[in-house]
Amino acid sequence: MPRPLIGITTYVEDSTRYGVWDLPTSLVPTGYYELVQAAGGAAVLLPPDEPGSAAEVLSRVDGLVVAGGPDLDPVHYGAARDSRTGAPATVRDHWELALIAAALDADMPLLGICRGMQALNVALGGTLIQHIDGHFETPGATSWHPVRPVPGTRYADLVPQEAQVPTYHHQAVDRLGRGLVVSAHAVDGTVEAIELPDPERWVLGVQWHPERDTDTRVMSALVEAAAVRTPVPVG
Ligand SMILES: NCCCC(=O)O
Repeated sequence: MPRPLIGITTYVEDSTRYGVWDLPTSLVPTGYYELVQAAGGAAVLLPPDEPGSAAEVLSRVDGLVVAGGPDLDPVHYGAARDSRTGAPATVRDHWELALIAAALDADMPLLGICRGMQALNVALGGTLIQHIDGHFETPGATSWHPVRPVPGTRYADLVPQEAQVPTYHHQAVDRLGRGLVVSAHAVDGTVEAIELPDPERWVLGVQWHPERDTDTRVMSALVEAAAVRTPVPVG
């Protein structure tokens, strides 16, 4: 049996230095695809494309990971821009919101990571808190803090006990999107995981960065769901 193919959205950078070059790039930290592979999947990157092609692109994969990255433009959740919100990443916003909508339409297993969790919430009509303190300490350095699972959720089934997670974010879920429930909190009450409670649909978002950890439980569950999924025709 071929391994389930997991599509991972990418960062988009105007300027990346590698070798003798300094060029625009679409990239992910290696931890993303290494975690997919450690969980038994094969990984493919999904750089920005025409939003209208999201369903067609997703028809080639078995599961979707929406990666971390910059702040979503508050226009997507009907808010005025806070001075602490980062510059818009318009191309990524449109592509990833389209991918999430297409994945939900197709009942495709979906894991949102950090920005990806926030995008999942916004795609379903939710809103974000545009700035919180305490979830990163030093620019460029991952922090760790505990998260507490909400009993009865998919996440709690996977990780029943409080766990230390790698974190780096300054925004958070505020009003939940349609159908979502909270499946983990930080000690300060920040929403740390969200999911659709439908047992037939594997849709989970985590505010932390599992690709910077050795714990494969969440990604393994995504890959397992992708392995048993019956594709829904797109179009
Ligand atoms: N808002 C983008 C994801 C990371 C953060 O909240 O800082």
